Amino acid sequence: MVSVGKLVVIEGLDGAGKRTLAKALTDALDARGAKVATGAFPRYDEDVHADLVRDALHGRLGDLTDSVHGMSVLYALDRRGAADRIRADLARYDVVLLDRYTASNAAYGAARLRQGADGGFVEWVRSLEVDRFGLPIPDLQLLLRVPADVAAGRAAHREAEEARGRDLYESDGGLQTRCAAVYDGLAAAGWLSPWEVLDGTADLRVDAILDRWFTH
Ligand SMILES: Cc1cn([C@H]2C[C@H](O)[C@@H](COP(=O)(O)OP(=O)(O)O)O2)c(=O)[nH]c1=O
Repeated sequence: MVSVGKLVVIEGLDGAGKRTLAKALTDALDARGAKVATGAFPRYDEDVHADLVRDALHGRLGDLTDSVHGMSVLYALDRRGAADRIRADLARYDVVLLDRYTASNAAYGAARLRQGADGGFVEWVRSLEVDRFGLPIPDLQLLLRVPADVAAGRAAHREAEEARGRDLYESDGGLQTRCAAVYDGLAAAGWLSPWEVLDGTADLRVDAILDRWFTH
């Protein structure tokens, strides 16, 4: 059994394997009798702000893409629109498992601004999403850590499989490398809540994670 209503977030670079980890965790929790609700951000096709993000990421909104704060507000509004549902799910399910959350905004935005995890942007994201928008704070954040070049290779493979275009962030290898560094800093600082760092290049040991975090 697991503790009721835990908000668990998976973070990492594009191509880190977050979806695979989410599936493995869901299956393993299910096998232990836990009720799991899953979700992912951005919520394309479900939310007008997320759709605007997609347009911006593919260069269709002029210079909005250039504004790190503007993009971050859109991502944050997408989460704000989902907050009631997350709260309702937390009351009904043992675990709510999300693929990307507030830390994505902190990591990608800081990386774009060439700041670190101790910079002003990360604090601005916290004040926007937690203080102003009142978003639920994760109980646990899982950082799926892979070198930026490995993540880029996997993301390119996925792109080819899904025949979808590469977005502007994914095309910027330097950004992914800086983003990885910010993620490391957020995890080391325990930003917002405890973090567990997982090696995304090794076999995923989901049972070990469950034993550590999900038993009474
Ligand atoms: C959720 C979120 C994502 N991002 C960035 C990270 C990704 O590079 C990009 C798209 O998210 P991603 O999870 O890669 O979506 P897709 O299914 O299109 O691959 O958005 C933020 O900058 N802030 C956020 O809050």
